Amino acid sequence: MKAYFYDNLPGDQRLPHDSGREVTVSDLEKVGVLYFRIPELEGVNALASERGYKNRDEITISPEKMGAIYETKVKQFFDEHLHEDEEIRYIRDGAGYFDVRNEGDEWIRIKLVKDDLIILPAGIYHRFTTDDTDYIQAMRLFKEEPQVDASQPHRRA
Ligand SMILES: CSCCC(=O)/C(O)=C/O
Ligand SMILES: [Fe+2]
Repeated sequence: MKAYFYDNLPGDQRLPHDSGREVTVSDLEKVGVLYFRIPELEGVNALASERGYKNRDEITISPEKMGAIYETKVKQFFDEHLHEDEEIRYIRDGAGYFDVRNEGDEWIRIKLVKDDLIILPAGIYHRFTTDDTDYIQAMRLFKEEPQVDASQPHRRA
C-alpha cells in the first residue's frame, strides 16, 4: 500500500497522480480509514467475525470481465460518492486506487494491491479507479446483505 496527497493535475484518473506528499497509515486513521495487510484468508475471516461482517462477494473490474461497460463503470466508480455503511474491500488480485477526502477536503490517494484490506468509514466522500493495468479483483464485505447493488455508488448529495 502507498498513500499520498493527490496531485490534482490533469491526466487519466488511472495514472498515479502522486504529489510526493506521503500519507501514513496513522494519517489515514485520523480520517477514519483503516488499513490492514492480510496475506491469508483466515486473517480476513477473523477480522470479519470481529467486526460483524457476515456477508461477502467478489467483483472483478476489467475489460475482459465487463466488456463494453468497463469504461462506463470505471468512470462511475470515480464519481465522488459515499455509502451509509462502511466500505470494506480486500484485494484478491490486481491493483487500484481509492481516493478519500480529508477534513480539509484534500484528496488522499491510496494505492492498494493483492492482500491489502481497507475499511472506509460510513459517510466518507471517496472514489475508486483501477490503475493503468485496468484490472482488479476484490472481495466486498458487508455487515448486512446489500439491499442495492453495492457497486452502484450513492451519488454525492
Ligand atoms: C474495488 S470494489 C469496486 C468499487 C466499489 O465498490 C466502490 O464503492 C468504490 O467506491
Ligand atoms: Fe464506494
